[in-house]
Amino acid sequence: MELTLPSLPYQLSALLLFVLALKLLHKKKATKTRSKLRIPPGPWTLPIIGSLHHLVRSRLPHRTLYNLARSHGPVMLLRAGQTDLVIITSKEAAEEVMKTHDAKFSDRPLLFTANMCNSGCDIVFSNGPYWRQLHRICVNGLLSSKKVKSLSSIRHEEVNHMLKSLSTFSDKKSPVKLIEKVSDVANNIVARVTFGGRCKRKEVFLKALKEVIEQVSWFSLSDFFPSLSQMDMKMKTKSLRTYRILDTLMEEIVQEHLEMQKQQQINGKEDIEYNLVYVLIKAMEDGNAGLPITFDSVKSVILDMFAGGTDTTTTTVEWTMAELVKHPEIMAKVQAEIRHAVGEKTDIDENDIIKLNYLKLVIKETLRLHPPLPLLLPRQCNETSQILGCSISSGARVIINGWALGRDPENWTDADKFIPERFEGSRVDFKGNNFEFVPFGAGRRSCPGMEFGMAIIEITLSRLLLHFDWKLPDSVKPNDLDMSEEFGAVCRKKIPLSLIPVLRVSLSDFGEVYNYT
Ligand code: HEM
Repeated sequence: MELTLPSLPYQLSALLLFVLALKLLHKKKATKTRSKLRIPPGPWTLPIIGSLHHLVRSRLPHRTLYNLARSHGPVMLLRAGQTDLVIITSKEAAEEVMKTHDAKFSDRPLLFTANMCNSGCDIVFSNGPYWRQLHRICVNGLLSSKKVKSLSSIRHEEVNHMLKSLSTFSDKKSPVKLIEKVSDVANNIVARVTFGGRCKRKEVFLKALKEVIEQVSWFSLSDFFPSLSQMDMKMKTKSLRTYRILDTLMEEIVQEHLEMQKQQQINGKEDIEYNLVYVLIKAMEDGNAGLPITFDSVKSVILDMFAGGTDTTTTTVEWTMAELVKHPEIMAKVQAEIRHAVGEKTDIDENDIIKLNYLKLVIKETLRLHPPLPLLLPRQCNETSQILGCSISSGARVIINGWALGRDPENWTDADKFIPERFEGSRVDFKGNNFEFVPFGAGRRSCPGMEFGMAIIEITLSRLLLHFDWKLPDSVKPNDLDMSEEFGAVCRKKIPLSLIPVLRVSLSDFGEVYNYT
């Protein structure tokens, strides 16, 4: 008997029916499994883009996400294109993510732009053993308590430099944009401790760095639609162009260090100046750090130190000063404390700072209301887990809304008010044990530069407040001071704080002002 095959249209319809049946079966199975697990609730979605439209127009995502979470709960799912974003907005949920299940949530997603800018081999975006190794090298080489203390003279010199420049504005009618002066302090300190301050084109370096940090610090279209990444050409070209400038400058810095090291060895000199690039070069050359440290890693880690250590500290100083001029009674109290602690001296050192309890409360309160990284840094779930009874699937990106935790009326009375006294006698601190207050994150991925950052913030603020009184320009009243935010690499003050410094305690001896080559 001859076997006849059905005609082509017939074959196609049979195939279609078969595929449909398979899909139905799969869907039924998936619904059955899903009904057992509680998928986190979330806002309504649109085909293809999911929940992205809720975020698209938002200039302040931490506030938008907080408002959405008020309707949907502390563990909220946003379907962002092809990516699941889970937003954490309560201290209980934050504790589960950063403590109970810390290991499952301590990977970082490799964001599209960061990946292009070589960041897979740095601390911020690497994972697993390579991350552990770089983290250890940086903590031992620069960020440990002992190391931070040993670098106090560098901080002192750089703050002197700023005070000297500010004193030329004293009592003049024209105000100073404080952020510009304070940025110099943070940039110079980080430049000196990471690569000895040597950078031939400092301005170009800082400009390119700022752009790259802005580009890698938030999601791009390709992060939500990985399959469209080839089409995200505009972003790609822009990021690559800026990154190449930065890479060339960093290449020069590292090569120069290698050259100087060679010269010093030839001349038999043992006292090689200490900085992080030498520490990293040594780890790279020794090759016994476990996984080999690459040349790209050395360059990317320098970037991490700038990205982590400059804008975060600068913006905290600016927000603190803004809150103080807005609250003259708190300003008077903190200045009285500092001037009393210093007594007859005309200077303050880091031993005096230990005694400045009220200043510490003021800084804590600023970090509660204005955490520089309101959404911390994104994490990625590496094993399906349960958070407050909701199932978070492996691969989901997790955002902890630290800003919302610091403003949650469940955790804080008069949550939006600046009241440093709330921390008086309280055990709540930012060291990662109190999940309602996590400006530095918590768990293994918490900020390794916390002590270094706090040392810069404390010395800068205490000396600004010791030596100067601060006046707002005539046209601005404390109550009218604009406190709007701008979300970028950090959440900074949208309108830079402009103040008139009035010299009160003379600036005796500035010592040497550091010269950049
Ligand atoms: C006011 C100052 C600072 C604040 C508020 C801050 C805040 C943060 C936050 C929220 C994170 C993410 C934590 C998480 O995901 O749980 C982080 C990570 C990080 N910070 Fe800081 N930071 C500050 C200063 C610094 C300084 C001075 C440095 C170094 C010079 C630094 C280097 C880093 C690095 C390398 C990471 C990535 C850690 C990792 O992924 O393992 N930070 N920081």
